[in-house]
Amino acid sequence: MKISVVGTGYVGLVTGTCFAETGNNVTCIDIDANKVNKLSNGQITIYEPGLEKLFERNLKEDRLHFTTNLEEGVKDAEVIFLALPTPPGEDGSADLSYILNVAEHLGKILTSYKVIVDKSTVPVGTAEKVQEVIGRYCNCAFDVVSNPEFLREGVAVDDFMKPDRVVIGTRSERARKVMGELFAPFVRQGNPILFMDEKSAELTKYAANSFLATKISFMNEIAILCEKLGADVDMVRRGVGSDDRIGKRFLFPGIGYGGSCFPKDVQALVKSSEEVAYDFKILNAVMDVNERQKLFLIPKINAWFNNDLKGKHFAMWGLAFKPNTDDIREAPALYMIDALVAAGATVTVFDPEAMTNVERLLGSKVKYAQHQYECLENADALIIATEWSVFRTPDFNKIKGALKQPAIFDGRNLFDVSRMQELGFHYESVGRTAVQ
Ligand SMILES: NC(=O)c1ccc[n+]([C@@H]2O[C@H](COP(=O)([O-])OP(=O)(O)OC[C@H]3O[C@@H](n4cnc5c(N)ncnc54)[C@H](O)[C@@H]3O)[C@@H](O)[C@H]2O)c1
Ligand SMILES: O=c1ccn([C@@H]2O[C@H](COP(=O)(O)OP(=O)(O)O[C@H]3O[C@H](CO)[C@@H](O)[C@H](O)[C@H]3O)[C@@H](O)[C@H]2O)c(=O)[nH]1
Repeated sequence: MKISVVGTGYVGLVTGTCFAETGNNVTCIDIDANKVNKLSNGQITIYEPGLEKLFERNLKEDRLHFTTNLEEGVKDAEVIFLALPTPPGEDGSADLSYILNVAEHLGKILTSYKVIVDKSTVPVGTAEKVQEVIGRYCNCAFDVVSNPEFLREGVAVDDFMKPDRVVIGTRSERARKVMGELFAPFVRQGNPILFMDEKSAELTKYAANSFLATKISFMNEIAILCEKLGADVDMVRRGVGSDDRIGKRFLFPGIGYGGSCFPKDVQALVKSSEEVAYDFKILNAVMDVNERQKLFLIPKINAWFNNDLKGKHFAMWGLAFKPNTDDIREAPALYMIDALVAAGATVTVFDPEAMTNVERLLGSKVKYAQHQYECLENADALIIATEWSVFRTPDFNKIKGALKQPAIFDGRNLFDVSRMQELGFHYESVGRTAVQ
């Protein structure tokens, strides 16, 4: 099939590459000429495990193309995916301007039947709006379908190639047939394609993200209670997660959820609820808990340094909002850096993949280390913000030797508490007993 993907970011590039990998001819369109240039020349623009190999193969086999020209890019396509940003607007609701501007442009240039697919995360009623905007300018037949994306960064290729389910919102038989055919290679193992109406598909995406965020905030509150009552959140997590009805995943406490999705999508669902005069109480609490959780380690650090961080120097391991990505959008590490610097401390940071993005954002606000151990030099303590595998089994002697005093504040519960005690560290984590 001939496919176009408008917006070549994390979702668009993965979507385009994976559709090319299943034999389709794909054109990706982006307004960022620099990005399109790099991609056309074989240079991948995001760090996503497994993507580069597929990208290179499909580029070489001429199934993957890049352009900045929308008209040229969609001319021959049967299906046009919109993988455009839907950032929070000023009031927290999803900003649909990227989607609606492209819809208007499409309306002016379409000359034959196309299936236009909202892959971006968009509020209920957006497919209807896109339909209306395109229809205002276009005389030919077209269908607008909602096909929310559930991939996670860091495992995006696997998630796209083997999705738990594919959700397709359309009431058009013609579009349903096209979409069913396109997604058939991805559901061979019996994972379902769930056809539904557009609004239900749109709400499914927000409900899924909000539920997962709720699980995390819930466990973060249990972690606080564990510390107050002397229980161990690792044990409680295992005990709770072994119940099939609850499940083991997304129960890891830490320094809050970040990224480009959970924070904005929970907020957008609360806003959508307000628009229909509904106060979504649980989600308001989920957001409050997460706001607090991002700075969970700060009071502990303050207490350890007698409430005086002026002149103190910290090493920070991990900046990306989660491991295996270079994405730093809404990363809890950034909130911690702000708090430490505001209290008069200095910070040297290290992340295996996110350094370029952080340097672009923070400039000289922090110092940058080339290596995880170099980062520790002259630091009063080590703070861990992201659970990259390389941080899981470090050389503790090296850490001890480099830090001014052996203190670790771990926002992702990487190490065994009793082992840290044996090694003589002051070690504080989330929902477990601190050791001196
Ligand atoms: N990142 C994820 O893990 C993820 C997963 C599922 C769903 N989503 C949703 O998918 C959507 C896209 O997210 P993303 O993370 O890929 O965003 P992104 O910012 O990485 O990519 C968006 C791309 O769109 C381009 N763009 C902006 N305006 C354009 C225009 N007029 N024409 C062509 N290109 C244009 C930008 O240059 C950018 O490359 C959002 O709605 C997001 O909520 C994201
Ligand atoms: O038990 C857990 C699991 C995750 N997190 C945090 O939650 C955030 C989000 O993690 P994750 O969901 O793995 O990453 P995303 O790439 O943001 O993916 C989410 O957001 C995407 C965009 O909508 C959806 O497509 C995915 O299904 C959904 O998992 C990160 O900060 C994690 O550190 C925890 O604190 N505890």
